[in-house]
Amino acid sequence: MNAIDGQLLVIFGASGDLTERKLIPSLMNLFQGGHLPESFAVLGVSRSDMDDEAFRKKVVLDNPHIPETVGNHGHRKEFAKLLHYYDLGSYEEDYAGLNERIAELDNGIGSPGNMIFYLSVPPRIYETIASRLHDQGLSSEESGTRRLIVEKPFGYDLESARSLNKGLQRYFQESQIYRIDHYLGKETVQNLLVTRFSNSIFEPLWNRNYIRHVEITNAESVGVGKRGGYYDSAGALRDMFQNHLLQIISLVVMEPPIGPEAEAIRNEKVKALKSLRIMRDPETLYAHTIRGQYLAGEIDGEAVPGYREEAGVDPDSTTETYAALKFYVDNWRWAEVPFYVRTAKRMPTKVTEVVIHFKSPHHQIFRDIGMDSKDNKLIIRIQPNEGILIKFGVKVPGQGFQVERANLDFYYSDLADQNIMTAYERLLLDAMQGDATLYARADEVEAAWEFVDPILKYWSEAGDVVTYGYSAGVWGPKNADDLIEGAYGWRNPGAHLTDDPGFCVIS
Ligand SMILES: NC(=O)C1=CN([C@@H]2O[C@H](COP(=O)(O)OP(=O)(O)OC[C@H]3O[C@@H](n4cnc5c(N)ncnc54)[C@H](OP(=O)(O)O)[C@@H]3O)[C@@H](O)[C@H]2O)C=CC1
Ligand SMILES: O=C1O[C@H](COP(=O)(O)O)[C@@H](O)[C@H](O)[C@H]1O
Repeated sequence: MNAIDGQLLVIFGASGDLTERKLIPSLMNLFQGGHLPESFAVLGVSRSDMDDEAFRKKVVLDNPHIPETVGNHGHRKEFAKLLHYYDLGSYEEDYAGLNERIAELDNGIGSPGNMIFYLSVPPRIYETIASRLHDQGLSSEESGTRRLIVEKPFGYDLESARSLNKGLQRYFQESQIYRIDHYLGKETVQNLLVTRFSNSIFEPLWNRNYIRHVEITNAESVGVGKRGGYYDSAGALRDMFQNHLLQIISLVVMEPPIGPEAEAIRNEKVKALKSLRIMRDPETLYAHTIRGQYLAGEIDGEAVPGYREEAGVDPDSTTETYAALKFYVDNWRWAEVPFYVRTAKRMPTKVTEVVIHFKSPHHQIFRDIGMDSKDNKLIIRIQPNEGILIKFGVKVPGQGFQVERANLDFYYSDLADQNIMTAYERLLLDAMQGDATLYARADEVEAAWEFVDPILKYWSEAGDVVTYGYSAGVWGPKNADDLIEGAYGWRNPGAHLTDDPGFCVIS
């Protein structure tokens, strides 16, 4: 890895959950691994009344999200010294005072000038902060690099995403804007590119001639936790599908880029997103989209509350915590191959995987003796137990031709160097290096919203896609089983939903 130039990282929303749970622990890990630049400082900014010491205590020394195993006390104290805090009266005020503090810190670090502004605040103040930074000359790259990292959600719908893009681009160049999607920082998501484009055995089969359907599952066993207020106005489609899942889908669908550069990859991803068949007619929207909401239930033997009982959630809410879609990709490679994608909270377990289901052999030579071939599957496990599994048929030893399914597998944990960086570590490091490959470009985000927008509109306006209740701890509403036609069904990762006693219509 190239040495990274000195950096000042300014985090807006420093008193918040994301800073404490993800950003600072990731920086601590990078520090521990010797990955941070030699000249480095963090300035936390928010409206909470804290000084440097209180901030260091909150996010490093007393932070329960930094595992005991990371750094001894001395190490933590050393890292904490890199952190500073600025108490902003309001995000709307002019930033002259903040600018002075930034200049002071920037001069104090070895190679001054390079700054990253991380917006870890509610989205409605992204543009205000960008404009105030611009007013202070802090978006100008005359004396160093200036990058703006923007958290999700990026917009609430297509219109607001477009308007946010325009708003930010008024103050920062597109090349300075880094829209974070932490799934892109996951090693296994990036591995989709390598699996497809650095092997000659997969790509020739990666098309409609050999693939029957593609199935993607993103399941979480957690509920909405402390984010009920945000989630209730978002729902699963906005929270997970519009960003993380469409990013995964674009990597599965895309054509080979001409090289590994950010723009080459992003160009292909945009083309892929634009080739998704947008669902517009009510019949398709009705038949190909399913919404669910978790009810009280049990996960790992523990009773958990229903969604409507969570803090910050409207007790009559019909917001979906489960979404399943069927759709097509209108291009040469994927014509008429169905894609089935589901995402949900309060499932029996946490798992994200892509399953490529191959077609049966054209001619079944063992059928006459009552033995169908087993269909091949390629399973890309994004988390947990990251790895790749190929399912193929083998002959059962003995007389005749009995076929059994066998596995060829690879787990990341088998690699000698298992130290996989977390998504936020990887993304923070990339931003410091000016590598935007794993960040979403403006047109990518808009293309994703173009696909999602008509579904959200139909759900909110037509009223005939009801929200089904499913008990926490089952695999979603049972009618989702019928989305995948024929005998296939969802790849069954465990106990199934057919017997869910809670299944009901919520709205
Ligand atoms: N937490 C998470 O797991 C994830 C968060 N995100 C995104 O990251 C960003 C930060 O999230 P998170 O840390 O959870 O949010 P928090 O609600 O914890 O708030 C973050 C910061 O924003 C400031 N803030 C909160 N409410 C307001 C308000 N009404 N007006 C102005 N400032 C406010 C607070 O600072 P103060 O009031 O002290 O100024 C706080 O430091 C959001 O955009 C969120 O969508 C994305 C993915 C996951
Ligand atoms: O962005 C989000 O992602 C998390 C899931 O992330 P993972 O890395 O644990 O898979 C999700 O819980 C949250 O609702 C969503 O906002």
